[in-house]
Amino acid sequence: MHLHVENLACVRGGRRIFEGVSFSLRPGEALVVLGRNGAGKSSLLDILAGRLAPAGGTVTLSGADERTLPECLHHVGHRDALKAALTAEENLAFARAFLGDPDLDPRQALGALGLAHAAGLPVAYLSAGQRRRVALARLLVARRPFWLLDEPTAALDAASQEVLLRLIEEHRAGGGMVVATTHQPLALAGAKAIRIERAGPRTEGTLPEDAFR
Ligand SMILES: Nc1ncnc2c1ncn2[C@@H]1O[C@H](COP(=O)(O)OP(=O)(O)OP(=O)(O)O)[C@@H](O)[C@H]1O
Repeated sequence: MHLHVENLACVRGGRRIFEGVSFSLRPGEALVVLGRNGAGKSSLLDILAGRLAPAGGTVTLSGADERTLPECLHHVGHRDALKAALTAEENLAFARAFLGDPDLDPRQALGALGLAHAAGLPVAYLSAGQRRRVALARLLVARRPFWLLDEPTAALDAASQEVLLRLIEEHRAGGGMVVATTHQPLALAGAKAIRIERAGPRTEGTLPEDAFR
C-alpha cells in the first residue's frame, strides 16, 4: 500500500491556509507534521480523513484493494470523541462495533494503554490524560493501516508517552503508517517530517534535530 500526496492546498473560511504540500508514505513509514498554531496541521489530517475537501492537489492511495483512504485509517483528533456517559469499555465496544474487528478485545486495548482499572468507569469521571488514552485505545479495536494522530501526546504523562511511542513503533513494524501532528518532540525512529506554513510549496524532508527548539 502506498499513499501519495501531491501539491495539496487548503482553504478555510475563504482564506488560503496552505498550498503545495507533498509527501508519500509506504508501509512502516511515519510523517511528523510541524507548524505553528493555526498553520493547518489538523486541516491536513481532516483532508486525508475525507472530512474536508482540498482546494487543490491530489491524494492517491494505491494497493488498497479498492478501499478508499477513509476506510483504511484511524483518525484520533484533538477532541477525544468519546461518549461521557458510557464507560471506557463501552466506548471501545461501540468503536469496535462501528469500525472494528470482532476478535479484538476492548479490555485488552485498555490494558495496553494502562487503563484496565478504569474500564468500568464512565468517561466523564476520567482525567484528561485518561480520556486521551481511551481515545488512543480505539486504535487497537480496529486494524487500520493508517493512523492519523493529532497531537497524540497532548495531556499524556511521560510514561503514557512511552507506551504510545511503543504502540506506534509496533504498528509500523507490522507495516502500518502514521501521520502525526505535534508541538512536542516525538521520538519516531527514521520519521519523515514536513512543516506546514502559509506560503508553499512544502515537501517532506527528514525531521530536523532542532525541530522543537
Ligand atoms: N471550520 C472552519 N472555518 C473557517 N476557518 C477554519 C475552520 N476550521 C479551522 N479554520 C482555520 O483554519 C486554520 C488552520 O486550522 P488548524 O486547526 O488546521 O491549525 P493547526 O495547525 O492544527 O493549529 P494548532 O497547532 O493550533 O492545533 C486556522 O486559522 C483556523 O482558524
